[in-house]
Amino acid sequence: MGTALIYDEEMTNYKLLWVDPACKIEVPERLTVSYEALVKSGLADRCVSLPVREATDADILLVHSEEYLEAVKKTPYMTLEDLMDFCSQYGDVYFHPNIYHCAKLAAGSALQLVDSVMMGKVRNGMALVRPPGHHSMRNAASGFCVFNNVAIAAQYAKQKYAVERILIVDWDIHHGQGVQDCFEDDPRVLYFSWHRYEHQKFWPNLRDSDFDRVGNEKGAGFNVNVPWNKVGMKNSDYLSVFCHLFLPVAYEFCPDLVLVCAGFDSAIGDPEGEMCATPDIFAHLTHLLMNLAGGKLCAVLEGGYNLTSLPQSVCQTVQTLLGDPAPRPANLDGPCLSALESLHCVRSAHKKYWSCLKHAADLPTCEVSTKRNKVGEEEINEEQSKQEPVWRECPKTLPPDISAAALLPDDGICPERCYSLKSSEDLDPSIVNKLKEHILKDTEDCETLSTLSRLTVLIDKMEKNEIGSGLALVKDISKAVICVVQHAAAAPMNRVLVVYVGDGVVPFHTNEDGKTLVVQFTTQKSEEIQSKYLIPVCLQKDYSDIPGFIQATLSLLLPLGYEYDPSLVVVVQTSGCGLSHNVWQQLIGLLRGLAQGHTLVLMQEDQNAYVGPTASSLLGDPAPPLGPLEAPLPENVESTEKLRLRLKADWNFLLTTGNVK
Ligand SMILES: CC(O)(O)NCCCCN
Ligand SMILES: [Zn+2]
Repeated sequence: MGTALIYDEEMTNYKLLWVDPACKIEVPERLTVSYEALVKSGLADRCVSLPVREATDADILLVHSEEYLEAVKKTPYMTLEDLMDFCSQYGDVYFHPNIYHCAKLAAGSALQLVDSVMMGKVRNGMALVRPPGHHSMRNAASGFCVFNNVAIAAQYAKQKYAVERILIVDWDIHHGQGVQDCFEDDPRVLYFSWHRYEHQKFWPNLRDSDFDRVGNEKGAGFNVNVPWNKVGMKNSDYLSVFCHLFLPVAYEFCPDLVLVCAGFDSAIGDPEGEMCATPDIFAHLTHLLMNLAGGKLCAVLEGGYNLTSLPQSVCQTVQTLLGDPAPRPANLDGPCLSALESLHCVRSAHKKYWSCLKHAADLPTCEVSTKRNKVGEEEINEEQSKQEPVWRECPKTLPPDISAAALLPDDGICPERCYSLKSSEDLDPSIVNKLKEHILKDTEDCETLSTLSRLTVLIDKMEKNEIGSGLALVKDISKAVICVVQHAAAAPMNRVLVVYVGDGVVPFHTNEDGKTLVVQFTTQKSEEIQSKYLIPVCLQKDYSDIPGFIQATLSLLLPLGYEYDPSLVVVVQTSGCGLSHNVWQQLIGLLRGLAQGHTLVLMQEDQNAYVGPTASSLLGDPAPPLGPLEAPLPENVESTEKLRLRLKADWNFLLTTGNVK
């Protein structure tokens, strides 16, 4: 199934008609540069183009009051003075004779997305709209917003499709107080928002935007606010919040539909956000949400005012919605202290509502974050922050011709859409000799020799991005792992992340050069950690504790993977690991966000049943939802948490609080 794209130039036909410094950044060019970038990059053609439609009164009244709608209906006939007068009752928003029409199209576009995703016409989609929506309230326009596009879409989905649980992720740099107000006591809609806050000094300067606003009554726990109390937040800060807060809670909630308030003023260069996250981060944020709700994801444009980073961020988002692997994230160096303080506060405010946060550290003096910055924290000095930020545009990486290859025993059936890597006759004799010498030693086992040499061919093709990913059923998994790791780690710049699922001794030594990082999910109790590059995640009994496995994946394996930033991910499943297909697909799907999607899955020959599900995830198909997650087994929470506390000295991404000692 495809990716929908909704855009209509009619939504560019309104603009600011007078002088208002607060509103001058919201210009029609925001839409045209974004759409043109999608066309120029060829991404628009790969999407299913859907027409806009006007939201009806009934649609709008799902969120807004009659009197507000009636008032807005009068604006097309207002004189300039009347328009200015009309706006003066609201904050930082302007009206125009054509904005009511465009606001209906913007809300209607979001409904078009919901319809086409819920009816299975497309898998996911993006709507490029203006005016934006997430600030507008039941009775008021605000922050360039007239109708709350995403809130209307959520109410519409509940009413028309009886959707039980909806997740709204708001990565715009402003707090969508209109969304928060709409769903504050609604446990069916989980709202995540991060936003520039600076201890309430930043617009909309609301006390209700702080982390301790968790929702009311039945809705308590379903409103998650992450205030950024400093500018300059980077990719690492965003990813840390995803790994240690947004994803664990989202997986526990298990939404049937994901709506994204896709504002790109959280990207570098934006005059509003003043953050430093680069456009490619939106490929990762999108990717990390795509295995929720069976991939049903609707992204609706909110803010974004830098006409260079906005189109780049839009392209990164759409490219990922189309299933292309995310680019390798550049220089992730771990979250900053201010981000960790915010993360710590939010996790502790929500620990009583979400079992995945139960062990989160309390904040002894967790007053609201209006407290002043820690003494001695240097403020970004004036002239530095005045410099125009520059960033490297993410290199255009075309998706590989072959997105997944299968290396199976000759009688094996190659899954559809997979390229079958047959035993190629023309084996490189030098490689054959090396294999014989180093790995095969004595046995003249020519079948293994053939398998191993084909594995090296597969790795070389992945290295050249001719093949995206691969799966192999092998007789001798240890020999295969050794061969793959040695061959892949050989190139100087390469780093290999090996994710071992199942008991058994890892058949090679990780030395301290950091060329390989092994994370092993095992049921065997592990003694002390030998090395920072060999990490045993021990889960009690078999892998029946799905919540425990998922939380360890999200809050341990993923952060480690992002910090390590491998060039290849090898996932090894030793027989009898007993993971359900759905959990296995979630693991493969999430890991695909690393190494530009270069994932190689090695399984024992008898694991035929996993070939189909593995291939599906390697091809970028969303993994099936797991259902709401119960609490993880306490002993698994203990051991995972203990492991994280021990490892955080070596791995910054494992930090979740400000006390870094
Ligand atoms: C959609 C939005 O969140 O980008 N609007 C920002 C309004 C800022 C007013 N000072
Ligand atoms: Zn914004």
